[in-house]
Amino acid sequence: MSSIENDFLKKLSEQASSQITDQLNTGILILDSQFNIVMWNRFLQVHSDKAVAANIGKSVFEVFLELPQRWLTRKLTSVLQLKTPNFCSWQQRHHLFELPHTRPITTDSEFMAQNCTFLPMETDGEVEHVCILIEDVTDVCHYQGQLQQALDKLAMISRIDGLTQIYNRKHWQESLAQEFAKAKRHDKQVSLIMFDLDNFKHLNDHYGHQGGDKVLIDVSDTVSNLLRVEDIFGRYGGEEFAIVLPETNLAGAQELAQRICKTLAVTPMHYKDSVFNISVSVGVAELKDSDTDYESLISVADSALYLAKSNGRNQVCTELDLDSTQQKSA
Ligand SMILES: Nc1nc2c(ncn2[C@@H]2O[C@H](COP(=O)(O)OP(=O)(O)OP(=O)(O)O)[C@@H](O)[C@H]2O)c(=O)[nH]1
Repeated sequence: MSSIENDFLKKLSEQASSQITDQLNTGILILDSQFNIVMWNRFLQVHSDKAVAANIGKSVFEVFLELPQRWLTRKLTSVLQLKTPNFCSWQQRHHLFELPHTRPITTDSEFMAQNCTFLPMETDGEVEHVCILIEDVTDVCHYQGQLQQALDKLAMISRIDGLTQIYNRKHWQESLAQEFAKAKRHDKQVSLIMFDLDNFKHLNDHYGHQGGDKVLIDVSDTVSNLLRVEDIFGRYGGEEFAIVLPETNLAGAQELAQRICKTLAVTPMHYKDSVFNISVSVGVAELKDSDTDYESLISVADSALYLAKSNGRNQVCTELDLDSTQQKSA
């Protein structure tokens, strides 16, 4: 091939790569080993609104003041020294360059989310330049955020009882299992309150199922307001509720149980034009060294609850009352 043909092909190749580079929907920025700008493509010019010519030869940190200088210097230095590419995803850093995004969607940030790739550029066996590729991933970031929100909502829904908006039995029981294991491992106290509405069937018969539902909602709200944030309140079954009380002994749990019982007895319930009172029977149990599983805690609290029912309802019984009843009948 003649030297004229050679020069022609070289020129054609340079022009072709420059045209392609300018058509790309990815930012290209080339720096020398001192991190001075050697070139950037049209994408970066359009999005940064900075003219190329005026900035060639300047330090990248002088032109893009927003860049995290220490972090990026370390990253670029390692690319130059190790001669291997490096990467920074939008999940690690939402963006490096403050380029406004142009998507017709609302996002949390006014700037374009970016995946940045750092490439060592080899000339004659030496790496003296580094190329930064800036990929616009604003859409990915936006849809990923929406997906995460939907997943969080689903996870929440799967834990919540649809009627009362407190924890459902499955989640409540899982939480009890966790608290039981924690208390055993760290030798901590944990107590359990279970309560059941009295004569709820009569109430349902009188006010209808919707009236009953309204009472279940109002009872849940009233009790929720009496609890600490650490307490785990759930709907155990139809009109039966349960509360796990971490780091609480029997006396503390009994005090709260009395407060719940008395508060509900004096809180008027409203349904349509009717105002009426309800009551609950409550059972209380505390974790003992001999308990090998959390089910035994439920079983003792449940037995105490049924003792409260058989003793006349609208009252609190604890595992101590169970013991004295057993002693009397022995
Ligand atoms: N409205 C409504 N009623 C429910 C729900 N779940 C269970 N029930 C009703 O709760 C009533 C429970 O009745 P029982 O188990 O006989 O208990 P009770 O009438 O409360 O009597 P004691 O517990 O002995 O005081 C039944 O009529 C169930 O149909 C619910 O989600 N909504």
